[in-house]
Amino acid sequence: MAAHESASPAASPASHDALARLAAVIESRKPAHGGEPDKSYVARLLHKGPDAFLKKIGEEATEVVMAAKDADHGGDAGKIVYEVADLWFHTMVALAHYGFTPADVVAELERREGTSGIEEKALRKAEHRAIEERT
Ligand SMILES: N=c1c2ncn([C@@H]3O[C@H](COP(=O)(O)OP(=O)(O)OP(=O)(O)O)[C@@H](O)[C@H]3O)c2ncn1[C@@H]1O[C@H](COP(=O)(O)O)[C@@H](O)[C@H]1O
Repeated sequence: MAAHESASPAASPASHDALARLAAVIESRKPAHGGEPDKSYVARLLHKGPDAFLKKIGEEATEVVMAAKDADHGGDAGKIVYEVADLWFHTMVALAHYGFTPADVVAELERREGTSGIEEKALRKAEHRAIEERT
């Protein structure tokens, strides 16, 4: 059985703690904190630098899309969760490199809470129009 086919329980309400714990582990793998590239995958990615983990983000995002398309055609929908976990993990490595944590992303999502995407886009277009009219 592939890892993504294992029957895992739904995440608990406190599962965001897992993101905080993972962020702390990723932080501890930074070269400045003694991360060892020969022993740790995260340390290896951070040691290689942005090109390495940004490439992985691109690959994992594509794998999410492929898993979803497979599910649309009768494939195992559970694979989507497995691939999104890979994507989140690699984006967390990137966040750490650039000095951010999952809490920063959650804060941004909270800032957007209650603002419709359609409304936000209309506001943005109106702002662009106002700037263009002034220049
Ligand atoms: N969550 C993860 C995690 N998710 C995915 N991966 C690794 O990310 C890689 C994903 O790449 P692919 O699926 O493309 O597999 P691959 O073909 O082997 O990858 P590449 O050869 O392209 O690197 C695999 O090596 C996975 O093992 C992860 N590695 C680590 N973590 C977490 O990070 C912690 C620290 O890990 P280390 O730094 O390795 O100790 C671990 O305890 C985990 O909690």
